[in-house]
Amino acid sequence: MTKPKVLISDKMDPNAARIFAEMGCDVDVITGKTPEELKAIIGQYDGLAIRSSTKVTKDILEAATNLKVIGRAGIGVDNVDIPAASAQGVVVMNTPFGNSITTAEHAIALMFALARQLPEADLSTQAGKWEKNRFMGVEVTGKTLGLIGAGNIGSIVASRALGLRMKVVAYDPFLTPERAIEIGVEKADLDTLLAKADFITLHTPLTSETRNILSRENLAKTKKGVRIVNCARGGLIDEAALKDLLDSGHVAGAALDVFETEPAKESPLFGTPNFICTPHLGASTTEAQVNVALQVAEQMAEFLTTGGVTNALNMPSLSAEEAPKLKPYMALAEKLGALVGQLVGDSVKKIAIEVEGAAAQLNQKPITAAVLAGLMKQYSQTVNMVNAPFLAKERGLDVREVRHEREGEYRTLVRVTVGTDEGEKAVAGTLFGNGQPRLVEIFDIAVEADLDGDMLYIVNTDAPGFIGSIGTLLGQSNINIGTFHLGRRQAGGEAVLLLSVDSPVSDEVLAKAKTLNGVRLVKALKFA
Ligand SMILES: NC(=O)c1ccc[n+]([C@@H]2O[C@H](COP(=O)([O-])OP(=O)(O)OC[C@H]3O[C@@H](n4cnc5c(N)ncnc54)[C@H](O)[C@@H]3O)[C@@H](O)[C@H]2O)c1
Ligand SMILES: O=C(O)[C@H](O)COP(=O)(O)O
Repeated sequence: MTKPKVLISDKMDPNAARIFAEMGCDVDVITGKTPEELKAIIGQYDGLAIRSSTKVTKDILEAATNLKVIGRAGIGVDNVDIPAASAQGVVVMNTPFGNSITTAEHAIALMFALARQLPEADLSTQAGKWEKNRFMGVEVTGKTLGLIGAGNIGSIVASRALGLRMKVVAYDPFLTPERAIEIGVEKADLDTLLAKADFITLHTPLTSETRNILSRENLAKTKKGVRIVNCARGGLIDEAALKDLLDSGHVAGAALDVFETEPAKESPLFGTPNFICTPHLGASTTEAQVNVALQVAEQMAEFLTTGGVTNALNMPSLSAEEAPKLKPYMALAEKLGALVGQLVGDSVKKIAIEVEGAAAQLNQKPITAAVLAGLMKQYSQTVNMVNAPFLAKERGLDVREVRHEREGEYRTLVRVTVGTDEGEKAVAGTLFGNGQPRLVEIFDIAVEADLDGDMLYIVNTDAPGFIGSIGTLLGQSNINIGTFHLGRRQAGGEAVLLLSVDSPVSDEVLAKAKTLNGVRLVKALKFA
């Protein structure tokens, strides 16, 4: 088997390359490429490991014809076009905790740097000025810290601030009152926080809701003398308004690790008194970089070699333990999806995926995604388990998942029911022996068959001689029958014949089959 190929395109701790190699991937480390240069090489790779420098745009993704996974060694994924990646079936994963402590510590460091004007004092002292009277700081003890965003990093900042004997108020619409008590903060609305805080630190992602959260208007609502730290994302603060308020003295200090445009080689804020900045160093400690490098490489290599999914932003998680158990179910589910897709075409309006018995003990999301992928493969070349749920949603397909813990006739069963203009139709399958997928029911008729390769599906009226006549037709057409599966509603009623054949059945032979006595429907099927 050829090894998956991974590109590390941003500066990353060498442990990442080591782990990729140890876990069976070929890895190239090529950093500093322009978008055009990246586009030229990305087509060779199954995995792309990045930090924040590489911008994975729609344009890059279009050239990434083999790409299966993008791994962000860090938290923020605003440099990845996730909708485009999802539409293309590429998993996007990050390492949500590996650099949180480090970033929280950077926020605290910047808060102290502001409180005691450390950078200016350092510059002046090293310039031989000894300006002891110029620098007068403030204590943080007893002061109020206003946290905007109280997720992973925000709550670590809160714990450190509480240790420094600060009071902490937090604005985060998703912070529950219980969690606020647990992390020792007072939950507040934004205006209250702005009015109360002596220091403000920001810890939200950049979204349409958080963009410009410290707008000119909101900055004006802050307490005079406030000091502001942003270690989250550029774009959260109106930089021009911040400059004006620093100049007027309303804001006593501001520290930015992140800028609206990065790299920030110039800014009106540069040179402003009481303004300090760092070049997006929030995550830059040895510890954090080792953490995120190890984690991203493990997650990506696991996905590429076993199918295990951890910390994906566009796909349900699937542990390395679950992956091998789910693999045969996903194969079964994809075949059932492909069967209904081929039999009912694109008239499917809704679909129910039921799992029964042993299948009900498993994570159902990947089974559902596999059914949808099988179904939609009939009309999309690029569909896979990652993008199938998105495409289904886009098409307005109503997807329902049902779980029956009890065992029915089979120890384990997956049933797929589609709602079409002609009513509901269901197919079901089980796993036999060593996890072999097996069809057991087709449109209410019990038929056992392996769904593999080229097949022929025939609905006819049960009558003597039919099997002979179809056998003769295929024989005369030089088509060898591999397996033969029969089912019927009742003797003399509707019957189903599923044949596996060693070569595709031409339209001409299909047309002839349709003319055989008692035939109601003939369809050629193909399975992976
Ligand atoms: N400077 C750096 O180097 C660096 C390093 C790591 C992370 N970050 C950034 O820090 C930010 C926070 O990371 P995290 O790990 O704590 O993320 P997180 O997802 O754990 O927390 C984000 C919090 O923001 C809250 N939030 C969302 N919308 C909000 C809104 N409109 N108003 C107020 N709160 C809102 C969420 O409820 C959540 O609690 C991210 O943007 C991340 O990219 C920067
Ligand atoms: O979101 C993050 O993890 C940080 O912004 C870190 O970015 P970096 O990996 O480019 O330092």
